[in-house]
Amino acid sequence: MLLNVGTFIRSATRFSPFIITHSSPSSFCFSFSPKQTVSFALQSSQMASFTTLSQSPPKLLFRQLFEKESSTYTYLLADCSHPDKPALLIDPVDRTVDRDLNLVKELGLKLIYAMNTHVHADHVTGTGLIKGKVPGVKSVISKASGSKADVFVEPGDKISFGDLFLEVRATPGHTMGCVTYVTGDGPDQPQPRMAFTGDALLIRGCGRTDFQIFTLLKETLLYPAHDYKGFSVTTVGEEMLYNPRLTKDEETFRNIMENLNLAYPKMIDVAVPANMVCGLQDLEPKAN
Ligand SMILES: N[C@@H](CCC(=O)N[C@@H](CSS)C(=O)NCC(=O)O)C(=O)O
Repeated sequence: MLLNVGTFIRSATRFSPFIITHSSPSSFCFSFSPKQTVSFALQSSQMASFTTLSQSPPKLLFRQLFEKESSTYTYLLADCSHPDKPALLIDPVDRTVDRDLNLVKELGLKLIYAMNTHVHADHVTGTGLIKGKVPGVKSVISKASGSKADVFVEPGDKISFGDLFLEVRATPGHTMGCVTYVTGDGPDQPQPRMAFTGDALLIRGCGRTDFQIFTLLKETLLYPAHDYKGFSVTTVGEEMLYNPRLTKDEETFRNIMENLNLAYPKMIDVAVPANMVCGLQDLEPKAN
């Protein structure tokens, strides 16, 4: 499928090495120090948690959420050891905004960012709706996307939530403005690192990516924006071995990508214009 939209690159041509990384799907509040003993506990919210027996408190709360119509993953991350429990959502979908915001409320989190990895073609982003429902939330997208948002990020930028942060890495190929958000590198940050790849890298597939992702450590955990086969998470090492596209030489890769013959995404004509304004058109008053 060649997406005939200005923001979409028509074929994969970049083979520069790239980057990424992290944890288990649908997991909870946990610390990442490798020497800590981990046990399970039930908190008052009835949320199963990882708690550690060491001095360090749990840090990251992580949830992987699914929207079945577009097979999209939305990710919720929060610093649950910070008094405010600041949180962010990556790639929210308009249809599941109420579900996601209810979860945020139930977990006692304070949502501060609603972020997109890129201008999606298969669903309308939830960021505009979220901004209308939760005052103070800022929408985030890459400057290179050309889309509207409150915060425009560029490669190398850091997005902080409490004592945790995400790094922004350029991963163009599916669209010009695709970025991957990678959890921080440091002693108090999750280990292994977690990378939210959008459509750049899918599990055993890709959305026309460059290859920077493979410069990340092999144990890096990769979380895509979509999965169509029931997978939830992978690693750099796993994809280096088993990805049927990314294990090929450049010529073979080009040939595969140019002959995918994917169908025209059902929602592209609605989704792209909406997502170029971060879904905000939903909030504008309708003419009588
Ligand atoms: N049928 C779906 C779109 C499926 C699709 O084309 N997915 C994209 C990512 S979302 S634009 C893609 O690049 N897939 C690569 C692959 O190998 O599947 C719809 O109509 O929405």
